[in-house]
Amino acid sequence: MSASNNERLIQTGILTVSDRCFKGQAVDKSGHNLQAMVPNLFKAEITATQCVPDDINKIQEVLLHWCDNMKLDLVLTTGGTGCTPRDVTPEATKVILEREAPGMATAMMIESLKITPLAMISRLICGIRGKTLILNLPGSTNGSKQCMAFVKSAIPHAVDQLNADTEKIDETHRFLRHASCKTYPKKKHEEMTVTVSDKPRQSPYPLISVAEAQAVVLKEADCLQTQILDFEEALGYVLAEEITSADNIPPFPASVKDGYAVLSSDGAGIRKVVGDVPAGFWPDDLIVNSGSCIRINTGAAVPSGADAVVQVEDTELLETSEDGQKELKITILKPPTVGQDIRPPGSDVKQGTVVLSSGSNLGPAELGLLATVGTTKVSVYCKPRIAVLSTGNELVRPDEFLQPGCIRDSNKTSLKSLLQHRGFTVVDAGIAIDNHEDLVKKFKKAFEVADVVVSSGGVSMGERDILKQVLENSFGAKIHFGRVFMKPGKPTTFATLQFKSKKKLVFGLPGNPVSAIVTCNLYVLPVLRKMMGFHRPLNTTIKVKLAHPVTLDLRPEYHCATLKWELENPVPSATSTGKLISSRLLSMTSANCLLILPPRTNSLEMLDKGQQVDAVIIDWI
Ligand SMILES: Nc1nc2c(c(=O)[nH]1)N[C@H]1C(S)=C(S)[C@@H](COP(=O)(O)OP(=O)(O)OC[C@H]3O[C@@H](n4cnc5c(N)ncnc54)[C@H](O)[C@@H]3O)O[C@H]1N2
Ligand code: MOO
Ligand SMILES: [Mg+2]
Repeated sequence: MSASNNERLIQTGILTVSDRCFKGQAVDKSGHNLQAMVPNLFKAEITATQCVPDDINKIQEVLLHWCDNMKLDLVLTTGGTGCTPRDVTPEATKVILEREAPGMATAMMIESLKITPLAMISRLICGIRGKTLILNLPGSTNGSKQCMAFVKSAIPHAVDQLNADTEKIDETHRFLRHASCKTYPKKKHEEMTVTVSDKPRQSPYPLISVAEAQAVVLKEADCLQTQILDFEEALGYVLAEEITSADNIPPFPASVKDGYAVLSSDGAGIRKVVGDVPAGFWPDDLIVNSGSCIRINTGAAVPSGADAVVQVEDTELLETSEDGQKELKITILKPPTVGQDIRPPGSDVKQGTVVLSSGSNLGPAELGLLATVGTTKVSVYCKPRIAVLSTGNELVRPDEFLQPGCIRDSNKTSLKSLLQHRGFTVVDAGIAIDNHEDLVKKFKKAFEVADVVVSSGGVSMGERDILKQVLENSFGAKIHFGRVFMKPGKPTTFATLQFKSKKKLVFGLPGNPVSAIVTCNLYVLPVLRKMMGFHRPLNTTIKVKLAHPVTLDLRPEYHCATLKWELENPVPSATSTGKLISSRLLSMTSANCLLILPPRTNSLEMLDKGQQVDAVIIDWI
């Protein structure tokens, strides 16, 4: 959030100073990153970008043009601020400045020093020329990104001041008096909503089995209403009506081969070629009589009189017209049989046949069938609207500066893409901090737009794990379960509630990234499939053979693995993607199945290589 409410876009120029980037020997990562990042930091528009070598005159030339002619509000330079003999960006900047703004350079220095002592050799200069604010930033992508994050909250206000916009300046002062700037630079703990002593020391939620949990979520998932879609937009939907064919397919006797339409009773021997029928042509003036034949293409209508087609390979050319363009006579080498290589009308689909039943999943073949029978509007079940929300004080967006104690939010990306990969449209409901007010605000917004809300984090035993309380107390939710006997995913939570008289389903998935993906596969996807009309919504489960021994956990484990088929063996072999650590996404990369491993007992501590287990398919194979 910026300190100003400035509606005007801050016209910004980004100047990369680097010999190597200028010569094309290196990619201008920092410049490109700033171009993408700055419009997200405050209301800015990138009006100019350029790359120049470490040359004092070249740098000054661009700075002067951007300040004096283009009258930009803000110029950011990246690169050339170190101590090598070629680093001259501060010198080039200093000469053209009318006034220095050392506070911003100092802020960047102080904060950078907390990250690395090497920051002290950077010689950043900040200042003003006319109405343009010029900031030198380091040349490294990380350095320029971090420095921008340190000063971003002051920039809109400085631009307001340069433009003497007194109304906005006053507004900013009021803002600064009443609010602390959340993002600068360390996060403060949010006020605790539950005192530690209030929190039960044992979870009140019974540990239920995965099968029970799946049964509960599916029981609560109702099939959605239907809608009419253009058939080409219906890929991946489930059909809510029966489709019959109004026509015979093919509608006429059609040739199966490229060859000649003949009378079978003529047997083998010489035929006069009296015409030809390409596909798409209606041969109403062509007749095949005894001793004659008509050249015909695959898919073309067989002319009357003919009762067989002889493929061209079973013929010889006897005579052509003088110019060689036309066939006049051929020899049929093998005697044809009645009906040979002719598809009678309705032989593929008979008029009135049901070609698709209600409940069919519309894939490429089904859409092709709709096209074949000319059904261009279809009734399908609606797909659920889904919102994905991350929760946690520690989370920053992947493109944000990583403040001390924070991590980047990966769950939203994983969960959104998992669902999108399966053909669902997903609304990004943002990141909620772990306090009652923000969770209520973000969930409300999510309920406005979605039937199903998938959140991650805040469901275990921490004093800030308050998701269940928020859902119960502020939305009157029923928590159906709050713990499942499985690894990963023990604190998986499922709730239903009424919001503006509509039923909403909430999946409170665990915050650990692997747990969130695994539980989304096992509980969320089946529910979404049931809501959109699938008769068999659970994930496909198959038998697989372990490629190596596996050690069992105390909880039934859904262990990530990759399947491989060997020619000689119909049962695929499963190779673990590594010891399952629920915080470590690397322990599930390239997994396409989850091995269902039984819990460890005294008599069974591990499974041997070659042993068969069930595996849930989680990705295309
Ligand atoms: N005393 C107990 N502590 C924990 C238990 C328990 O039974 N007793 N269960 C553990 C298990 S198992 C899991 S799984 C986690 C689940 O925790 P929460 O769902 O409450 O999630 P958080 O505490 O918010 O976060 C856990 C972990 O995941 C990281 N995280 C959270 N959100 C994201 C995100 N969007 N992207 C990336 N990483 C994320 C977070 O920083 C934490 O490291 O609880 C155990 N504790
Ligand atoms: O159940 Mo948690 O999901 O193991 O890490
Ligand atoms: Mg927690």
